[in-house]
Amino acid sequence: MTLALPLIALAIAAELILPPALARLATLFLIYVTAVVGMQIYSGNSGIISFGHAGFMALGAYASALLTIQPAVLPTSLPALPVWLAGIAGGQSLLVGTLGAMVVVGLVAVLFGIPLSRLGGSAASIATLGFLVIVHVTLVASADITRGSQTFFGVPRGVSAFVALPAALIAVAVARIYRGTKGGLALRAAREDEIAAWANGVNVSRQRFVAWVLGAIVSGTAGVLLAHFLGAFSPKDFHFNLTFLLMSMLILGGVSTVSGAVGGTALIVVMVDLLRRLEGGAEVFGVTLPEVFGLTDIGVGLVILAVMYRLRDGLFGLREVDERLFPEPAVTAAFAPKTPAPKAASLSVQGVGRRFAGLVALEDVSFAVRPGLVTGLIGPNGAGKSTLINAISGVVPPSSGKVLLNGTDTAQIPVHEVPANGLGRTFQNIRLFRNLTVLENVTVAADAVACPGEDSRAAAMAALTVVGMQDLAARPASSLPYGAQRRLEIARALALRPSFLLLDEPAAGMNPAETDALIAVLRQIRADHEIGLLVVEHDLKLIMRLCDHIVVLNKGQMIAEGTPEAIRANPAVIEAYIGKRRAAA
Ligand SMILES: Nc1ncnc2c1ncn2[C@@H]1O[C@H](COP(=O)(O)OP(=O)(O)OP(=O)(O)O)[C@@H](O)[C@H]1O
Repeated sequence: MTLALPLIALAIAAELILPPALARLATLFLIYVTAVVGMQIYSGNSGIISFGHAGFMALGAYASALLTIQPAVLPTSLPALPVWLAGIAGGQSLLVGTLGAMVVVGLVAVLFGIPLSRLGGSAASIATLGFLVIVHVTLVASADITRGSQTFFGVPRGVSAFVALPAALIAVAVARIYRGTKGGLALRAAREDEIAAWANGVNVSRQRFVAWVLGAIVSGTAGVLLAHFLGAFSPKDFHFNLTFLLMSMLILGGVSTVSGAVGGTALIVVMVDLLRRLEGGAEVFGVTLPEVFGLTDIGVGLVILAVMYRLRDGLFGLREVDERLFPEPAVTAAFAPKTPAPKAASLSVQGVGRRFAGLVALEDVSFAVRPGLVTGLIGPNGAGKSTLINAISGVVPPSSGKVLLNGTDTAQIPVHEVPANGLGRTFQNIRLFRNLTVLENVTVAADAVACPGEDSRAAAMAALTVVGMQDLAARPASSLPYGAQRRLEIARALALRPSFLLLDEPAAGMNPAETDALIAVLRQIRADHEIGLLVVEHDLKLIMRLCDHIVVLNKGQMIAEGTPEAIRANPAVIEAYIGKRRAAA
């Protein structure tokens, strides 16, 4: 609503008050809003900068233009139109043109999205650039259908502010709703940390695919509007210049939010209009300014540089305007009944080995983690502890042997399905979704295992309460002190309702008070939920205080397992691990 009102007011002003030139500018602004919001749906939520959305605009423009072109100009404009197209081309309404274009754009987005969604970061960005180039070359090469690089004319003009407004409003609503959905939140989590997202039950590829197709259809619709606004265009109108313009709008406002997309578009449209007037030389307050070639592009470039220098997340930052104006009411925790994990829960490591090129990081390691007990995993630096945790959670599949989690071989299922099979984990180097709130961090995990109709936020709040962080729910995760960040990772893993929880150095970097609090929390978790804990730690005092059973690794091999007392007295352990420490002391 916060974004809709200014758009509605502008459209009314354009239709009723503004002079024709400004009314056209307002209409163009509404078209650009639709295009940039389409781009934001993909780039903002996935964090992957897209060069491809102008390509979808081109496809939308040409598809609709072909369907709606005036029949009288069809024979002169496209004399060599293939027979299969001649039957449907020309004379259709704008609505039919738009729907047809959405189908075409949607199909192309699906086809290209299947390989693209497997890519992240700069690889995906480059792939979208490739997409733009492919679309451009195809349009130029398909002269029978598109008139090649020549101007496509005869497209009925009929896009005024009142026609562009509904599209812009729908685009903003779709983007805003998508951002808050389970899929939108999951994708924003993956934007922050892809590995942590997979490990918390997010199918990152699928979420990228959904955002790509949705954003493509929205941007494609903007292409339709632009075609019917201009009436005549060629492939170069949808190439690098338009891409640069759309990107500057999104980046200036802030790629993370829909507010940023709309605000950035407004600023660039105004700025470009002013600079264009000055470019050819002008008289300002009696001073005659010279003609400056390229002033518009240089001006836009400089403004983006200045904003990025001061505000990395753009003018509108990371939170939507309405989220700032109307903070959400506090969420009440909904605790799941204290049902102990089924006694049948089992986690067994069977002959696991892992090689990295020539290096043997793990060799033939076998042991079981028992439900309701705390198992410690210790060993000197480089012993293979983190590799083992990664192998158990499916992040790094074993080269030999297997890990059976409640009867399922974790290497045989996708990583994001491991949590739903009963396993949560934390990471040695904290992997939070830093720019999401504390509650959002945990909700991502709760969503992954929620039953239909269940309130994931309430379940997430319950997990936060277990680690004593319920009062920090609205804080960005990045603003938390170190110890709290570690506890947040535990809460996030707990929200997966695991039967086993793997904690990779949970006390690293904590002071003694924080460590004591952590031990209390872990004991509580074990007592309340009968979860089996596997804890990797260098802090041997913590291990001896907390664990019921200890497994010792050295140079990738398991050299001992037993009770804390037995481990303390084990000569092989003293030799390999404790002895070295004493010697050093
Ligand atoms: N992705 C990788 N590529 C190559 N070598 C790796 C990789 N991951 C781990 N290793 C190597 O495997 C061995 C075991 O590493 P790992 O991190 O599992 O040990 P660790 O017991 O967790 O050590 P620390 O206590 O220092 O964290 C080390 O020699 C490490 O260099």
